[in-house]
Amino acid sequence: MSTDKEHDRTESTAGKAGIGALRRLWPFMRPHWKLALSWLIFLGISSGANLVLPIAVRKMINHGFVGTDINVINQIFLGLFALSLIIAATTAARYYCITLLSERSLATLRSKLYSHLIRLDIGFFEKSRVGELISRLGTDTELVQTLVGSGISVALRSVVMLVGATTAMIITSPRLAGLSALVIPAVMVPILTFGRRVRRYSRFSQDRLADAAAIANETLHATSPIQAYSREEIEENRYAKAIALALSTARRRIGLGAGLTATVITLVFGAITFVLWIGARDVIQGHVDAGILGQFILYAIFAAGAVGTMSGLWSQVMRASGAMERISELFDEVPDIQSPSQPVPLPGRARGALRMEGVAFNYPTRPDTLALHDFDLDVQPGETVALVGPSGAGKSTVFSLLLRFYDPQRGRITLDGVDLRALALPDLRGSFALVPQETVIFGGSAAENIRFGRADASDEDVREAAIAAEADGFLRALADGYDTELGERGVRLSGGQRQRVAIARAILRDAPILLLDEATSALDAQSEAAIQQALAHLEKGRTTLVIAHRLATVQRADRIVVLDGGRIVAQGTHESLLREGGLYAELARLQFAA
Ligand SMILES: Nc1ncnc2c1ncn2[C@@H]1O[C@H](COP(=O)(O)OP(=O)(O)OP(=O)(O)O)[C@@H](O)[C@H]1O
Repeated sequence: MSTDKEHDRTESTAGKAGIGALRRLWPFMRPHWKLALSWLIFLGISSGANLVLPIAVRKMINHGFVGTDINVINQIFLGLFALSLIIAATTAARYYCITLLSERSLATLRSKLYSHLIRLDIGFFEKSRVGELISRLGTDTELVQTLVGSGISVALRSVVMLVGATTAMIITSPRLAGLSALVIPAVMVPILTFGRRVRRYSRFSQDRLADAAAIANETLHATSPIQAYSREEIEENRYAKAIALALSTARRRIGLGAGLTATVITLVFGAITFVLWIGARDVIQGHVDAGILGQFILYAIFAAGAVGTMSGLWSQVMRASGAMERISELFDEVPDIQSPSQPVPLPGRARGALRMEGVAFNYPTRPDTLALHDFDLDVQPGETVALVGPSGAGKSTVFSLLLRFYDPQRGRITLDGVDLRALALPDLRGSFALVPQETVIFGGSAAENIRFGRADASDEDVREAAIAAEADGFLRALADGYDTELGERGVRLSGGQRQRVAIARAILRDAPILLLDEATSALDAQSEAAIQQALAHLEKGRTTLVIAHRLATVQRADRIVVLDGGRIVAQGTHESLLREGGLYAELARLQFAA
């Protein structure tokens, strides 16, 4: 039931663009216009050659079998053979051009779509499901590729054949051609009306497939909690339900397509039979000669074949149009966070003065809850400031705002006195080195994973950073040392080891401002002590913001800022805050007593 309801909703909201959605393909094909032109030329030649065939047949009927001249027969068959060679060569060339055109333009489309997606702001990814995006990048572009590679090619060939064969029919016998023309509207009406519905169904089933892909993506990335909680069957059913929904829509689409094809074939061939019946009577009555009728029959079959092919293709065109619509939606997504068109340049390396003035901020997905309010923070160049407070107090949010993953709704944030919104994003983010709460390890070697911090770092730099981050020991102990493959298909690092890779990245980055979000939370006491030393060294001459739950790790900060419920409730040194006896003293009492 829900299928129908959802489907109706999709019918009303989606698919307004119609076949026009395919216009958005043009920019990706335009760079390959030479291939398109060659394809058109080959298409013209091969279709022309095909249209000459019926003339040869007429000659055969009129001269070959009625007359007796063996030379004429030889000539006709030699000509026929030459014609088939031309058809073979141009068909092959045409196929080559169009297939390459489709591969090239879709490669362009995929890369452009990916570059667009990777630049969209964090807010976009919070409201989208990654599995669904991957599905659009994969299956939707594949549908479009099939359309360009075979659909458009076959369609245009059919159009050329239809026009050519129709013209030839008119020249061969205007009377029979006139009779045939009467049936054309009868054929076009069902094609157009069926086609529109096919596209809607197609878009809907692609949407459901993307849902299924999103479920698979989420769950296959989380197999251990799923198995630990014995949720296999539940997840299995959830996935099967999504697939079944896609399948049921696909079935309707296929049914429609099949019905359309049967209707068109019946109409077209019925019409041809009728016209030929009249033609045959003309021959018997001596109005037309047999060769002409033979030639006309072939043209009529060509034309009918072309119409039949086009009706079959129409549903493919509609499916691709639905897919292109989904792709275009992604292209239309404009990031909220962008570099300004005329950014204020930073004079060389940032000094690292940070200031948040009257900042109020809520996450886009939680418009009713302020994550930060009345927030004023002033950090001097080179100062080390610790942010402490209970879970959910807004500490990580401060980092997200400094990195301009989001813009605050009120107030402003400056770096060296310049509003973050006036800076080019690479300049702004290039001034920070972040050690996040959770370290992502990418597929690639250990060295490449550290080089994530600075793409052009030498092997020596990578090694030094790893030593400073206490990572050198365990990395060298891996099977291939720094060349060992990490990530999903490689060695899995422990939480503490991942954290040290993240610290090595930050060290390598050598940025004027350090953001450490629970950077040592997963380390044992011994490694932490060693890294604290390295970090203390690293913090010299840099502005540093540290988030830590373990108060022991923040005592060396120049200043401790206490957050609660998105506000600053106190600030000072460890000693002064203890003396004040507020939230901090309470936290300290609990921790140090333990
Ligand atoms: N991406 C997000 N979308 C919506 N709400 C969020 C998001 N990230 C955090 N929040 C909410 O904002 C508030 C502040 O979260 P934040 O992560 O800044 O807290 P925190 O002090 O860093 O906590 P913790 O110490 O547990 O990491 C919380 O109520 C949290 O639920």
